[in-house]
Amino acid sequence: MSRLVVVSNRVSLPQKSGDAPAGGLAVALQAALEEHGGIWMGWSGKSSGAKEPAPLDMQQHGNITYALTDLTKTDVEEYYHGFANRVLWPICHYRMDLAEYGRKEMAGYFRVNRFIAHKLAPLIEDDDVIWVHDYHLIPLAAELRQMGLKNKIGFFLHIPWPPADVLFTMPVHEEIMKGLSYYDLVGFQTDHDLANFVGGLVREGIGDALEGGKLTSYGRTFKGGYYPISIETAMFAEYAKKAASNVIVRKAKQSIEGRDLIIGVDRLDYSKGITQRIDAFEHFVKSNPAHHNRVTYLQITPKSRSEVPEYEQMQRMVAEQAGRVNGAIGTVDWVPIRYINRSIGRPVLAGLYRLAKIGLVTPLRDGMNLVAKEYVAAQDPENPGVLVLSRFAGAARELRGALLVNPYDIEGTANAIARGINMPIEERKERWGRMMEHLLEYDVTRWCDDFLKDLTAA
Ligand SMILES: O=P(O)(O)OC[C@H]1O[C@H](O[C@H]2O[C@H](CO)[C@@H](O)[C@H](O)[C@H]2O)[C@H](O)[C@@H](O)[C@@H]1O
Ligand SMILES: O=c1ccn([C@@H]2O[C@H](COP(=O)(O)OP(=O)(O)O)[C@@H](O)[C@H]2O)c(=O)[nH]1
Repeated sequence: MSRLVVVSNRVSLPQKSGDAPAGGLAVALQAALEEHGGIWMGWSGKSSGAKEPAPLDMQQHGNITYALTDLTKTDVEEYYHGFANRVLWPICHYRMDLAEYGRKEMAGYFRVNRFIAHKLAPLIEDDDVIWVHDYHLIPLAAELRQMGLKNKIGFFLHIPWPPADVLFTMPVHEEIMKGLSYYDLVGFQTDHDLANFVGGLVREGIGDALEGGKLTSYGRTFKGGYYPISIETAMFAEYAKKAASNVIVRKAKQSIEGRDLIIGVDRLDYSKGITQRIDAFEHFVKSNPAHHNRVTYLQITPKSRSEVPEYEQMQRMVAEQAGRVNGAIGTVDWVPIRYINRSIGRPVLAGLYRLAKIGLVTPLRDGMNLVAKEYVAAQDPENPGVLVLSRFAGAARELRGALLVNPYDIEGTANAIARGINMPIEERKERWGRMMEHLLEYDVTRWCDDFLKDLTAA
């Protein structure tokens, strides 16, 4: 394959010594870029009050050039907080009630995409393969084509794609769908997301599915497929094994005093179903008196997108709820919920997952949910825990050894917690073995290779 150019809203720069190791996606993309040589371009995460942002910050590390651009404060407000996270994110997570449309934000989103295309185009060589990531950058290919680029351009959507009736509530859904047709390959997380996309094209009468995964719309023919993202399974399992000696993990183990640990790990996001999960835990405790004072629920929830009002409101709501439930069901010697509002490094997380008898992953809607896969990879093969997983996470299409739940059904989720806690070792091993075998084969390197193989062949 020729040179690879990756474009994403956030860029993972190489780790400095002493930093926590990079996440699975960064590991896979950096490996692919290192192999083929290439560029990783995106937003620096910085904004300035200046009218024009500073020139690209170019950093060379081995075979990879990192090209980072600042954005203006207005750009960040309209493109990232505004249209990407207050329109596309809620719509793609089936939350029409939370979408806030504003002409200014929509215009800002398309303007920033044009700006990034203009910064990127001069760096591109004729046979470069370009891989664009996620909902922030859907119109990028259209902009690049308008500037005359003929390169292969692929797009991968990390979040769900909703059914037509949800999508069509978004005023600019036509422009967004049209934007995707300028790619050569459009990849989704699951078969359901792909089917929703094709369904939308057909319903609107603007496109069709041809043979061999080919799609046609707006006079263009391109390929659609699904490529479930994964983790660096073997490496993550190693972290978990090693973490037994980590001081934080040891302290955590000591502090639960032999109780069963239930773990939840999510960005503070309304799509993650955290409030329903706390309700389910409360219901489990109330309806299983034998487990009083015998179980600890650890919820690790770093703050996310705090400038967006819906996220800011959630911070208060979840903290209050955790406090209320602890007040209602706790005792002088037992705090049932430990709620942590900070980010924890992945090697420590790996150790905490391994300590936990239940991994509670119950999003209301999620593109994939890598926490579910990490929980499985981190388990002790001789004494694995049980994954309780929402059927609305992309991961549920693959992790069939999990106890699948409907997160809106509080009693059902509480019953699954009880079933997991009481599950015999043979059943736990059998369920875990099936999932681990799958994750070892379909790891993040396989995901990256599969997508790039199809893109180069497209
Ligand atoms: O960049 P942020 O706004 O801070 O948000 C963090 C990331 O959130 C989203 O993650 C998604 O991608 C995961 C990997 O494919 C997937 O497992 C998960 O279900 C998705 O929610 C977002 O898509 C990323 O772009 C953000 O960087
Ligand atoms: O305190 C934390 C919480 C989460 N994560 C990582 O953040 C990622 C979350 O990915 P996921 O797909 O579950 O959800 P997203 O946040 O991307 O929607 C996983 O790799 C977690 O290990 C982390 O490193 N520290």
